[in-house]
Amino acid sequence: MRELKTRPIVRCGGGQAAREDDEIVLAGRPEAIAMSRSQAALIVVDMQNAYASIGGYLDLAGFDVSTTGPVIERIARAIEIARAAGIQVIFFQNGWDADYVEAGGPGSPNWHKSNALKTMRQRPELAGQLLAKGTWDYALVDALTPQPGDIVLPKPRYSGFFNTPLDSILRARSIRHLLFSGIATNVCVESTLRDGFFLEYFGTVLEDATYQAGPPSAQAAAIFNIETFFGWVSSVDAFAAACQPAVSHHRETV
Ligand SMILES: NC(=O)N/C=C\C(=O)O
Repeated sequence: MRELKTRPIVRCGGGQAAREDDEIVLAGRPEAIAMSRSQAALIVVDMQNAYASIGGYLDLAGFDVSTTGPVIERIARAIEIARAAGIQVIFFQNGWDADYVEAGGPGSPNWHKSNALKTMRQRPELAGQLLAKGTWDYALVDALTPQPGDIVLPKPRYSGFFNTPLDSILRARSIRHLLFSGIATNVCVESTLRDGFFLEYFGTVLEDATYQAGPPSAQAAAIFNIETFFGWVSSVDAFAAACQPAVSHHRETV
């Protein structure tokens, strides 16, 4: 990972945080970024067996998921940090109903482009097994189990903003900063961060808590796009360091 900067610091609106003890500053690229804990959410994108486990959809479709173990561990750490700091955790699960009505038929580009649907068409013995609600493939990996207070949202397309209540959930909580983790950096993470950008959310990806679908160049391209055009890039260590004073304060005050 390339070096993260501690200065200059970008602040939403340019001003100070509402309460100094609420503010965290994340080292990042192209700048460090400041946010209120109460205005931030950790988004965990699609950490399902489909995307992170051998035998899941990506693996069956020919994508390499053999090195997702350390990514899962870093996401688990980011989740712990967020919970301890009082930052909202939101899990996404990508997929459709058991009859694949939500996936769309041949009239939907999703039907033509989804590698899960294509894999099932090519291998009829897998029919009904990939990304369908209720299956092992759809389930979150065992190491990342939502806890009371976390929010779990299903989504039917790559972007977490499309046909989901994400925007209203965030606006109801005055959340303006989205910290991203999950798989795949170049598909659902980037799609959600981009849509968030258009809706005026500040998006930061925790680079080492993400993994690509495709070759390492896909990860590099997504990180380049985010750093250069759509948001900020940080790391789990930087998130831990930023939250350290906030975590101590949160523990003292709850
Ligand atoms: N979660 C994702 O980034 N998904 C990528 C591909 C797919 O769902 O087919």
